[in-house]
Amino acid sequence: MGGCVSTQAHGGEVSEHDKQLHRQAEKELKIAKAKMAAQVKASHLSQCIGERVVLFSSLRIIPMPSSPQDMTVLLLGSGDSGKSTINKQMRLIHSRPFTAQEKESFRQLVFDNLTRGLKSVFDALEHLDLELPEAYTNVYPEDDFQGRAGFVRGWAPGECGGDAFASTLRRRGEPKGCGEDGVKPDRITEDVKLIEEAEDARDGVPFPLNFLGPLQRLWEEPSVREAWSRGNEAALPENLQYFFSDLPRLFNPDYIPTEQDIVQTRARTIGITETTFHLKDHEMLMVDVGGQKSERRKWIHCFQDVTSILFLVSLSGYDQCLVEDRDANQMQDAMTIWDSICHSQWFKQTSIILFLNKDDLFQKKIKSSHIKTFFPDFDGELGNAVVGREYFKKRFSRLAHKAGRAKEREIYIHVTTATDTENLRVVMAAVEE
Ligand SMILES: Nc1nc2c(ncn2[C@@H]2O[C@H](COP(=O)(O)OP(=O)(O)OP(=O)(O)O)[C@@H](O)[C@H]2O)c(=O)[nH]1
Ligand SMILES: [Mg+2]
Repeated sequence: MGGCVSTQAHGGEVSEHDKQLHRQAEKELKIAKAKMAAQVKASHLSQCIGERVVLFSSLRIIPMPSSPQDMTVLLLGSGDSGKSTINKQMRLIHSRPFTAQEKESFRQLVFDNLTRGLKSVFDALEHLDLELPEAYTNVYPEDDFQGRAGFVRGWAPGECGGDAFASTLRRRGEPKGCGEDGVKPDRITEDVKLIEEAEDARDGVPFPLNFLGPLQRLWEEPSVREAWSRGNEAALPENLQYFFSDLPRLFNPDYIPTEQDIVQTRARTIGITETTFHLKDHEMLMVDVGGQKSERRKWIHCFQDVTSILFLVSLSGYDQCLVEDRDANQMQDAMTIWDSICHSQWFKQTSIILFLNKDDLFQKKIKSSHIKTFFPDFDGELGNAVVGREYFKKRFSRLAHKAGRAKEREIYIHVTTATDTENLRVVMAAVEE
């Protein structure tokens, strides 16, 4: 397995070294805040997909809630844990649909997630001791004429949304120089180059059709499949399966992202995003921050006047490394931040809610990836999601308890799948009370 095994002591808590690092980080944050307070300037605000994004050239102070019923909810957690997804779901749950312009931004993001996502698989190959072959491996069996024909032409007719759509694709014509069985296997180099040099999708312009075949073929290439199956070792984007399994729909010239497509898109948060929600009898300001290591030093600027913290942890991160650090384990990283937040003086009076998120992915991977490999003190059997969840619940509760939190008030823990709007509707109703 890769290098993301937990470094914790058997059955122990967060290591003393990690604690020290976090104490140091908190100290640095305090100094940074004091420095910035001395040079308060006007905040630089910008509009970004309907939300207020606060850039970090100046100190940002969250306004005090204007009424005692108003609340400020701060989303915290490692990168990729699902914070921004909660924010998107809140829009859907509270009937603030995405505008046409926002949908267009998300449409372009889908193209970005496809091309950059596949590129991140290429980039991970070496680390995984894999390589792309010089020629395509034709994965279509001899008697699958449709599949083989599609492979030759650079698209798979049976998978392209039916005859009507296939005719659009046919206009591209057939590639020259096919091999004996009609296949042009050495096209792999051209295809990889196309993906690696892909430009951003343009406003209102359908995804270029010449990308459909290469994306489809490369995704099916056995070394890419293998890399994907070992994605935990290289922190590959978890939404690739969702988008790659539905490529023809996305390449339809009339494609507009569905709500599910929107919640599945991935863009790491940089800076801070604030969104106000008008709930039944009060307003909620939701503050979303970037969770990757380079973003964390900005967190301190949102620590004032927070009513509640929603702390997101990816349950499926127990066997994964961080995007920004292949030697770190995602779950261990989450525990370290959690420990630090529970200890923090800023949040003595703040209620903390823990979301053990990505339960859908956790349930799938738990069948083949043993928690014990990464957390040696886990004594449940392979494949038991219930026991696995309980184990992590206990680990996080214990850390909160040790920080003296549990005595002052309860820590609420919810198991969530943030991409599931109905699941979130129920959980958020409980949180908002
Ligand atoms: N399958 C599944 N995917 C999820 C879930 N929650 C979030 N995701 C996906 O995980 C990816 C990362 O989610 P984000 O909400 O962007 O993560 P984040 O915590 O905001 O990350 P940073 O902005 O880097 O801190 C997105 O592609 C989401 O669609 C979940 O419960 N299940
Ligand atoms: Mg985010």
